[in-house]
Amino acid sequence: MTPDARVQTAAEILDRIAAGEVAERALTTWARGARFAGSKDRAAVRDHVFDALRRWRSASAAGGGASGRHIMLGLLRLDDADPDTLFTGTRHGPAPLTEEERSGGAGPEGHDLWDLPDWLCARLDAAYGAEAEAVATALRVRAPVTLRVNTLKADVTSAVRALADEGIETAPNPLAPCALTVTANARRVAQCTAYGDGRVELQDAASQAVVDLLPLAPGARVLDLCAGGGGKALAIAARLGGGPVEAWDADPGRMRDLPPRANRAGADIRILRAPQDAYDLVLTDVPCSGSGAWRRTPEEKWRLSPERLVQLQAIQDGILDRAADLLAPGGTLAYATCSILPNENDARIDAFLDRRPGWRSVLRRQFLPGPDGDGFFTAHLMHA
Ligand SMILES: C[S@@+](CC[C@H](N)C(=O)[O-])C[C@H]1O[C@@H](n2cnc3c(N)ncnc32)[C@H](O)[C@@H]1O
Repeated sequence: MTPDARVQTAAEILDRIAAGEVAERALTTWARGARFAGSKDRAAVRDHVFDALRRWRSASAAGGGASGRHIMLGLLRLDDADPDTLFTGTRHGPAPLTEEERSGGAGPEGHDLWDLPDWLCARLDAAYGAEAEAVATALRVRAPVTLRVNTLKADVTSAVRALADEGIETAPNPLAPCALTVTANARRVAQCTAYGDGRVELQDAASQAVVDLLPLAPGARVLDLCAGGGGKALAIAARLGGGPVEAWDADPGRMRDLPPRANRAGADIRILRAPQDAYDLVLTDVPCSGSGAWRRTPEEKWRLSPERLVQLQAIQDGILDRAADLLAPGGTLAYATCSILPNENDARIDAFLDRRPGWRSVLRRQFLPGPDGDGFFTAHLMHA
């Protein structure tokens, strides 16, 4: 595909997403019907679409409209590219710019540059004050690709060397000792040997840092109550020298990949039909807005509503209450979100402490999205 055809394709996919289709599905549907598109074309179209979703509001302002065509026009202007070199009217490319399009578009200014809906700009303002703009704009750029060295199978030095042998360059990540930021050839990771044999996992560095903060004595009985794909359960198992870690999820289908992942990693993860009790540590990595990771799922920032946030808060409260009853005396209840919204973080912990006299929080930490990792929040709760 020519560069202009990629832009036209991205514009059409953006129109489908604006009409309500999920981004991944819109991309897959296009790819299935586009036999002519090679892997580089698919990657380029995907990059256009995700860049546009991250900067939808500013691109719309710069492009002078909300259609996929306007958004792609605005994106090129934001990136100081000359739209006339791509809007040329070739067979598969976008039609040449009209006079109206050429003179349209302005700015972006003010909250347009935050690339969030107004209600979320207000929430961030209230939460972070002078830092709010930096938090919002951190979500406008691509997320780093980060690996966790699986200490059950390798040490950091040998993993770095094995990756470099396959052309994958990495740098140490300050958020976690086993975290490596991929600095070159990130697209090769999924096919490389070190990933295939479980020496490295893909995991955000702040997610790793959340696990590093957990109090894990040798032999601790641990439950991951919202195990999902098992990213944190596997990291816990590594800290415990292999496990065991008990895993449960309200949606067992979310744990489908966990047995093969655990096998590859050399970790003992025991999937439960029902959570038991008397755990030394229960991790609740609760469902949330995902706002700390919106660089990876940018359509979510436009789809989240205040009503959905309230629903999520109720789910988070319910999970905390359930987990509290599964602990052994002296055990720790660990709460985690990949959210930057206080309603899902400090406010949930404060509400829990209000509901449960005799409990105290012994740790709270907010990680903000940045070059090293996503936004995460974690808190540790104990019965006094
Ligand atoms: C943030 S994801 C977990 C990610 C996972 N811990 C990881 O590190 O890869 C949240 C998970 O909570 C699960 N969940 C939703 N409601 C739940 C509930 N009431 N109890 C337990 N898990 C729930 C979801 O199915 C989802 O898999």
